Amino acid sequence: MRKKIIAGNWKMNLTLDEGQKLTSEIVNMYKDEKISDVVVVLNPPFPHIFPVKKLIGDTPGISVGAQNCSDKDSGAYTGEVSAKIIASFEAEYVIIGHSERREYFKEDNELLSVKVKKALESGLTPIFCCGESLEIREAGTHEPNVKFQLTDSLFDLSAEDIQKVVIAYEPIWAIGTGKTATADQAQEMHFALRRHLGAKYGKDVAAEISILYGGSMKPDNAVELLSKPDVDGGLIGGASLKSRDFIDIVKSY
Ligand SMILES: O=C(CO)COP(=O)(O)O
Repeated sequence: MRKKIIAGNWKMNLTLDEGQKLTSEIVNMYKDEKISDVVVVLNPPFPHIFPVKKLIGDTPGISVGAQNCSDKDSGAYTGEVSAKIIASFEAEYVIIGHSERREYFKEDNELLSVKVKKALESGLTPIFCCGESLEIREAGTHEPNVKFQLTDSLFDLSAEDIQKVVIAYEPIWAIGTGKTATADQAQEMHFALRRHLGAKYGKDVAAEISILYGGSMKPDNAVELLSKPDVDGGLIGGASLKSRDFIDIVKSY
């Protein structure tokens, strides 16, 4: 059974105090409101990983992750953080290939393929992001475009390894814009991606892979998006910085 996952991507936000406050609130609400069967992942900036993990403690169902990792193992790469270092802080997830990294840091499919492998080698679960620009959506070529992102970065993984990857479909035009994909648009793409995975790895393998939706997911649209059969959770930006909103999304399942 694939997991239901709600992951928060804090991006480059929050000081230490703010991050600790947010984490404590989320952990307390998660416990007090007796949430189960949804995995919650907090993906703060790197320096927060250790304090966030400490605050989560052994709370079942909540994990910490990073927003990026290096494609290198170790050595003279100033400013980089390896998957192995991230895992040593008891983080369990790492976001790879967010559109902001593809755009601002020129990360391409080939580099992302290496990062996914480094994450898996270190025992981290990659949350692999894919998605199309507005231009591509309007040209009607979004489906082949996003499928190719999977083919090019993931399809040299074994059937065993691909099942350890979480996919996040994040249409770029919906990120931070307040303009979300409709639930039907999300379902259509998630279904297409699962079928694409199935064509390569078989239906049973594809059925085990969680595919999250990301892009202006908020408490008021989460119920509809998360009700779709191929939408297995969300990758939340802005709304993950407000504990009440974030937990309300988690409770939308
Ligand atoms: O980029 C996102 C998550 O990775 C989505 O961001 P928003 O939820 O702010 O649109």
